Order: sequence, then structure tokens, then C-alpha cells
Amino acid sequence: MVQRITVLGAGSWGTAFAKVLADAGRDVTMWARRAEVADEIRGRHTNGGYLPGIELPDGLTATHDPAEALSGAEAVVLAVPSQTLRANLSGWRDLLPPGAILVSLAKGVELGTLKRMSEVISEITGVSGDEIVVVSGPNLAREIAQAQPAAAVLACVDHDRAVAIQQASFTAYFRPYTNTDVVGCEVGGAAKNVIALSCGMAVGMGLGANTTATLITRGLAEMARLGTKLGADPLTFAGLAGVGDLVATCSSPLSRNRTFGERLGRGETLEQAQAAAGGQVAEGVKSCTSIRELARVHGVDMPITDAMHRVCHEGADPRQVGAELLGRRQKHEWS
Ligand SMILES: NC(=O)C1=CN([C@@H]2O[C@H](COP(=O)(O)OP(=O)(O)OC[C@H]3O[C@@H](n4cnc5c(N)ncnc54)[C@H](OP(=O)(O)O)[C@@H]3O)[C@@H](O)[C@H]2O)C=CC1
Ligand SMILES: O=C(CO)COP(=O)(O)O
Repeated sequence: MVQRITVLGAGSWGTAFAKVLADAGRDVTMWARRAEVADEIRGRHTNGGYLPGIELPDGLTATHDPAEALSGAEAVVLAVPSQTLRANLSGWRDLLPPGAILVSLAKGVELGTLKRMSEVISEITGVSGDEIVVVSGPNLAREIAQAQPAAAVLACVDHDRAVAIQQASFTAYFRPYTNTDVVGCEVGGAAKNVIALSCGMAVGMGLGANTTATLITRGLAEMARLGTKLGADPLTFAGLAGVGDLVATCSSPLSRNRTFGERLGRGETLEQAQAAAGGQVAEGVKSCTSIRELARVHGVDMPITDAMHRVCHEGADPRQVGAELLGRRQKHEWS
């Protein structure tokens, strides 16, 4: 049984997932980039900058020293933003205890390399991608930290490793399922952030449920097109890491991506929306570019993702791209 677990990253989801593990009875040590965050978690059992009002369990401690955090870990959870994972993990590589199960929380596709997070982890550590566990699903950090009921997917080609993390994270409020479709879970987790940007944009423009439902459904179609082209099981997109996460993120004001899109839809600039995010990551802003490129390389049509790239990085007007999406070539729903 996996008992001693290290979580590298002390933001919203890293902290909430560490709390799940501690509530499940594991001994959890977090690494925080800033010493004062580690001190607060260790001394006051809170992480007020990310999860105000949440009390963290006694079984959870923190340090600013990665070597101390990783000492004796049987599983290592990577909880930093996607575009920073490579640099962070390169610094931690030599400290990882041999044989520790590597777990990824990040939802994104790396700019430049167009790699999924498990591919980046495998490249840096030399651990087979088949042994890396990916966590995905409708898991807005604040709700999980409040112990509101939710389910998740733990995807790993090596089923035994997924089961080990399932046992380590199963609580009365958090129900993890296993899955072997790592590609599908990672594509779903990354792509839904981009669709959440578009839903937020629609809300910011004053549009209603028909528009957001259209974006969610057509967003699901384009993420499934990309995923299946990359070898994913189409069924994954009907599951927690597909439609489950997509609906939660596109519908909730707690989502950083949806909130970011809402600000753009209200007419704020990218810089204003970034400043309002207060340093917290809205992964879709960068992933819209990498996913768009991945789709282009594989000949997959992803019009909403393309539209989000144009708004975020080419200065396109959300209303104009909305009109262009509606005016595309007429076609069959499934063609
Ligand atoms: N929040 C959520 O509800 C969910 C998030 N996720 C995914 O989990 C991953 C982590 O997200 P989350 O914890 O929410 O992110 P946050 O933005 O809340 O926190 C990021 C954490 O990473 C640290 N960090 C380390 N290096 C860097 C760096 N170079 N740049 C920025 N931050 C750095 C931050 O430190 P510091 O505090 O010093 O900035 C902070 O502890 C993302 O891929 C996200 O999509 C998945 C499911 C749910
Ligand atoms: O991944 C998430 C929920 O599952 C969190 O979404 P945001 O990063 O948009 O807050």
C-alpha cells in the first residue's frame, strides 16, 4: 500500500488533492515554491492564498525544500502548471526516489514540443509513459477542498499503478475510477480548458444557455476528433475526463479558464484578464495554441480552439470569431 506521498506544487489543485490524500489516511508532504506558503501550510494548516477558509488536515505537512519533500516518497504527485512542468521536473529529477509512482495533475499540452504531460514526464525522468498515472475529471479544486462529492479518473496503462493511487485517494467524498486510456484523459483535460474559455466568452458577451450548450457539445466533438486521431478510446470522451470535466469547467464560475474567457468577452484585454487572475493559471490560454498546432499536424479540424487562439493571441474580436464560427460551411453533425 502506498502510504508516503509527496505533492510537488502548492496551488489550488495541488493543495486540494493533497488534502484528499491526507483525508484518505496517507502521510502527505507538499513542496511549495515560496517558503512562506510552506510555513503557512505546516504551521497554520491553511493555504489562504489559494484556498481561503479551508482547514487542512493534520496528516499534511509542507516544506520549501524539494529534497526534504521527496525523501522516502512512494508516490510523487506533480501539481505545477503544464508549461512549467519540464523546467520544474528537470530540477527534481535526481531527487525522485527510485520506483516511486509518478502522478500528473496537470491539464495541458506543451508549447513547442506539442507533448502531453505524461510524455514530458517520461522524457525527463526516463520512466515509461505506461507507468505514469494521470488524474483527470470534474475536479474544481475549491469544491473538492470543501469535501463536496465528486468523482475522478486515474488513468494509467499499467492498471496496478492506477489501482495503487485509487486506494490512496479514495475518501467518503472523492471517488476515483481507474482507466487505461491515458491519451484520451490527457487530451480531454487539456482541450476542455480551451472550450471553457469560449463558454466564458459567450457569458461575458451576455449570451445564454443555448450558446454555451452549443459550445460544450461542439467542443466535445472537436476534442474527441483530436483524441481518437491520437489513439484515444472514443468512450473516454463520454466519461468523467471528457464530458464530465467539460461540463463542470464550462459551467462553473469557479473555473479560472471560464472566468478568463468571461473577462475577454466583456471586452477586457489579455493583459487585464491575466492581471485579474492574480497569478493563478488558466491553462487554456496557452494550450489553445499548442492544441491548435497539434490538430494542424494531425489534420484535425478544431474550429473553436482555433477561434480561441485568434482571440487570445492574434487580437481577434470575440464577436467576430463567434460570427465566423456560425457562418462556417454547412455540414452534417458528425462529418
Ligand atoms: N485548480 C483546479 O481546480 C484544477 C487544476 N488542475 C490542473 O492542475 C495543474 C495545477 O493547477 P493549480 O494547482 O490549480 O495551479 P495554481 O495556479 O493554483 O498553482 C500553481 C502552483 O505551481 C507552483 N509553481 C511552481 N513553479 C511555477 C512556475 N514556474 N510558474 C507558476 N507556478 C509555479 C505555484 O507556486 P506559487 O504559488 O509560488 O506561484 C503554485 O504552487 C494545472 O495544470 C491545472 O490545469 C486540474 C484539476 C483541477
Ligand atoms: O480542471 C479543472 C476542473 O476539473 C479546473 O479548471 P480551471 O483550471 O479552469 O479552474
